[in-house]
Amino acid sequence: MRKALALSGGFDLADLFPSSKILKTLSWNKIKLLTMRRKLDEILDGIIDEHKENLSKMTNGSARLNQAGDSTRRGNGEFGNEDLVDVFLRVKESGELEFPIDNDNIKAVISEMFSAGTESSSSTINWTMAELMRNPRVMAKAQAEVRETFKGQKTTDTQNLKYLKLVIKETLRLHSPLPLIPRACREDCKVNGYFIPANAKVFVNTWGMGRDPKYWANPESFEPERFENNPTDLTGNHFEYLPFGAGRRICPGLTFGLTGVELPLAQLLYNFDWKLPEGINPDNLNMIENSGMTASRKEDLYLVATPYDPSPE
Ligand code: HEM
Repeated sequence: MRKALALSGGFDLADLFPSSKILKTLSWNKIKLLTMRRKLDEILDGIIDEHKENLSKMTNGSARLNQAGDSTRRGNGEFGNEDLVDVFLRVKESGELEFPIDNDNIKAVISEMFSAGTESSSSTINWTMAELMRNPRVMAKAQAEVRETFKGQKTTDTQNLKYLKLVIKETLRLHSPLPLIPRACREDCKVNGYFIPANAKVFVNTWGMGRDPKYWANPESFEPERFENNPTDLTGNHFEYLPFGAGRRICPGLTFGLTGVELPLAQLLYNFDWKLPEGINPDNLNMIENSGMTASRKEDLYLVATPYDPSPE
């Protein structure tokens, strides 16, 4: 998936001259993408086959159609219930949809969930940890909040971690995982005097917008407090800040994605104290992004973790 993401966001001469058939035929990127797709197809076919096989083994294959409340294992889900692929297979077999689906549709959804949902969340966690290491004041404040909120409780509720939420918002301003959001124009239009023909591919530069001094004071500095008492939210209503996109194609995994970032971060901050490895200062920590569709860290982040013992407090 990582290789596929790097390739799909890469530069290709054929994209600059879309009418040239020769460039399209010679495109090295296309060959690499097709090879990657074949590999991905094999993995996805494997996932579907495995599900089908498991389902047919489960109590004569019909139990999964039972209503909720049935105590027998009904699917491949963690608690014996159906998972996403089971649901798709059931819907496909029952033919209950107005537009029937086939294995290709199922594979497209699984691959979309993986490609859109994994790197974006892990990259946000990585960048947040890197920013916290460069900003000890923010780290101390976020850590104090998490430790105070979770003190003595076996909770995973991140609802009250108000400061951590601001920290994540600030990370997404500077390190939006999808730095260029693609769109295509449905009709000819003019923007700021530029003529944009129908079907032209345009990119919304969320990376640039997040650092534009026209909209942000001290844009390069990491200040979660800027989002305090500030109406700018994550749902695409403020066009200077679009980490989850906007409009009808806005990220459908927004709530899930945020939880998937908040909870691991809260646990990392609660359970460990963090240091940079010997010889690395906050000022020379490499903050360069990868090229490709997602702006994850170019270099892996290495940190020294010391387990935190809450008992003496
Ligand atoms: C921090 C986490 C995440 C960030 C920052 C993020 C960001 C984005 C962005 C910027 C887009 C493009 C939106 C647009 O075109 O307007 C997008 C699309 C999408 N995201 Fe996320 N995402 C995250 C997590 C997730 C998760 C966890 C899932 C699902 C498990 C997910 C599923 C999707 C899907 C399916 C699309 C494509 C929607 C479409 O094309 O209509 N995302 N995401």
